[in-house]
Amino acid sequence: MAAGESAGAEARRQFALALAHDRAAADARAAAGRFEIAEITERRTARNLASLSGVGHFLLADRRWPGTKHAQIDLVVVGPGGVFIVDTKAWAEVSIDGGRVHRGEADVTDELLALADLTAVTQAELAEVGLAPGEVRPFVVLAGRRGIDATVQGVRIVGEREVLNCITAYGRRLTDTQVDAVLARALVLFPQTTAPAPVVATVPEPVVPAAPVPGPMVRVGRASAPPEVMEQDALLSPEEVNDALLRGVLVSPIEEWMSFLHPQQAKLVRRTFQGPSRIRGAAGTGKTVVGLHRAAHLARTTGGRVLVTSYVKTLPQVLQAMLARMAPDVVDRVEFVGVNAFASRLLNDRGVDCRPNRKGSGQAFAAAWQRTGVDSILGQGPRDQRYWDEEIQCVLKGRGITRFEQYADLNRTGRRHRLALNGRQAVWALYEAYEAELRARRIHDFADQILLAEAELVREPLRGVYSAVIVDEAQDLSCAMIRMLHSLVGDEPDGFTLIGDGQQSIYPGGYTLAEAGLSVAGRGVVLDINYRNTAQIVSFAQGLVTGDEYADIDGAIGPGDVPASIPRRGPEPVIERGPGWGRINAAMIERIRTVTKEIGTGLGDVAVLCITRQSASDATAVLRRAGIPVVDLEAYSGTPVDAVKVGTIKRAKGLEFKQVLIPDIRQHQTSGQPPADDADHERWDLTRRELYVAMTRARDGLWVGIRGVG
Ligand SMILES: Nc1ncnc2c1ncn2[C@@H]1O[C@H](COP(=O)(O)OP(=O)(O)OP(=O)(O)O)[C@@H](O)[C@H]1O
Repeated sequence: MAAGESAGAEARRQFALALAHDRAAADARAAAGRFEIAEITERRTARNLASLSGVGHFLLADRRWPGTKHAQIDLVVVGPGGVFIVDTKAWAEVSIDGGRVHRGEADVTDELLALADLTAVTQAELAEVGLAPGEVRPFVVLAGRRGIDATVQGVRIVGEREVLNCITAYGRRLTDTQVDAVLARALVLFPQTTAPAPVVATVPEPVVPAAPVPGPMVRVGRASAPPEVMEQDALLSPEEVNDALLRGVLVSPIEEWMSFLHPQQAKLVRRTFQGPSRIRGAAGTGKTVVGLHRAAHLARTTGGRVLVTSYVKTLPQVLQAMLARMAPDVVDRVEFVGVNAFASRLLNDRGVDCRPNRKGSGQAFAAAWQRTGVDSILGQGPRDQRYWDEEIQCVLKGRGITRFEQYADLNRTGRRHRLALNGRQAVWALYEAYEAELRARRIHDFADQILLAEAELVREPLRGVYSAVIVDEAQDLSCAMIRMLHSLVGDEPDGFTLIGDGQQSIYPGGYTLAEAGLSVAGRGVVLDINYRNTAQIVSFAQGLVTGDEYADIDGAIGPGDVPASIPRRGPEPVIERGPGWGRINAAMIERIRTVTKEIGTGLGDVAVLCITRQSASDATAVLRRAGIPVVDLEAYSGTPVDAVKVGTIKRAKGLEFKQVLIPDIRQHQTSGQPPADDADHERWDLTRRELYVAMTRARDGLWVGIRGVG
């Protein structure tokens, strides 16, 4: 080695080491700068939100990000408004457009994903104590910014001035006890931060350059220059803080189930099913509540549209009104529509001619019956023409059967009367005649509407429009309806959820899931706590249907589900017996006057539910004559009205009222002895299930009028 060579190598080594230390120092300065900015911005957010502690919120600052050693989450707010995970960002030149966030030219949307993931983890953890997933909300606060309020990737991005108002606007959604339960869990989930990550002062031994290092040493500037994002003064004045808090107090409270559930329900809301699923349970066990929360959850997590549908056309409107109060952030992405209205809209959109005409199709059937049925073995038997009309509507058209071979050995689920081959041939002749009458009159019936929509969806599928379909009261739909709805999402994970209770099926005929081409094997859940009724009402209603069996959509025949627990207690239901209407009507009026004197029960909390339309219009007339305001249940859309609701039991499906009166029961419908004829037996079963539905609509009190006893 030549003289001076080793000194030169050592000099280059020392330069390289110095450079490495410089880089480490620059990194540390940059980090310090970021912490400095964060300290300022986080302090400002905390100052803006500090007043929340005066209205029952707890502010957990600088907590550890679950699952990490050193990462921190700026602020977790737990209080009556729910849980808010707040991250403050000192982002300059932010623009939010088309669901993306940009800082200058750079797309930083993905930086929100970590916060969205943390929200999912928090939702899962807090579901263990019953908190509904929608009550955990991620917020990014843009330091020094104002006038911003947008939601991206499920994360709400707001300006510093907006954050307090946004949080107080949620009002009071949790009770003090619920806040305590959530807080206890949150303190464990978000522990205190430990010591910050140590500064690494060691630099690796550099590989010494063979030649001298050219140029001067790299200089690194201070990273903590005052951020330009702080140019606006975004702190709130004391008056603005007061206004925000006051607005929060004035938000009307929501019902408890909208934010807090049983842990079993809360977990079910978030559960992922790898295919179609089914939620079952006796009346009042919170199936619809879970369905609504699930609709909101899926709308949030998939970012797509969710369809909530049911057979009863007014029920979706009522559910929509509930969701609007429970989860206003997603209500525009959850579509509520009756199943026939859905089909009608689809056919209209596609320009398919379909004119369902109830009266016209009734006349078409009557003509076909005269021509083909009345003199056949159908007309000679004890069953009336209505039974055969139902056979065509529910058994044949409900399935979309078009060839006799399909019908010849069909298992007619839900129909008690056995039909031999010659009977089926006679039905088929009647069916052909009926279809010919419809075509000749150029009209359709409502089953055609579904079958046409189903065919249209086969021709041109509507895949990708909905990320999930939730069917409430699924037992009421026909096989073709289920197939049509299933085709919208197929077997996608969490795509198709059926909710229902076979005990409440009140239409003739039925279907099995296997026939509809879908399976929920391993994806069925049963709910078993009755939240709606008092134990006295449940026991009265169950007494009626004890021993009755029904055919379930899973193919089994058996008794109904029974709730494992019924926490609420109340007075015994009242029975008024009379030989005719006079005494029952007088007692009905008296009952309404008595219950509406109770504190907290207004006319709008009372429903008179009847088996037939005729009884409903008679009851309406009786109440009006007595000066009691009445509203037709057909017109009820979930908006409160100060009038007694009167309608058929069919229209009351899925709904509930504090007080229910059922004035048109006949003695034989409540007796334990079914009629000998199997078709009469089937109708008797249906009526009893209908009465069971009506009775289980009552939250606090039930009154029944039974005619036929002297
Ligand atoms: N976790 C809960 N806490 C308090 N109330 C609840 C809870 N879950 C449901 N409820 C209430 O119980 C009642 C019945 O709920 P829901 O309508 O969802 O039952 P369901 O099983 O769909 O009934 P049905 O089959 O009879 O229509 C509603 O008043 C609902 O608000």
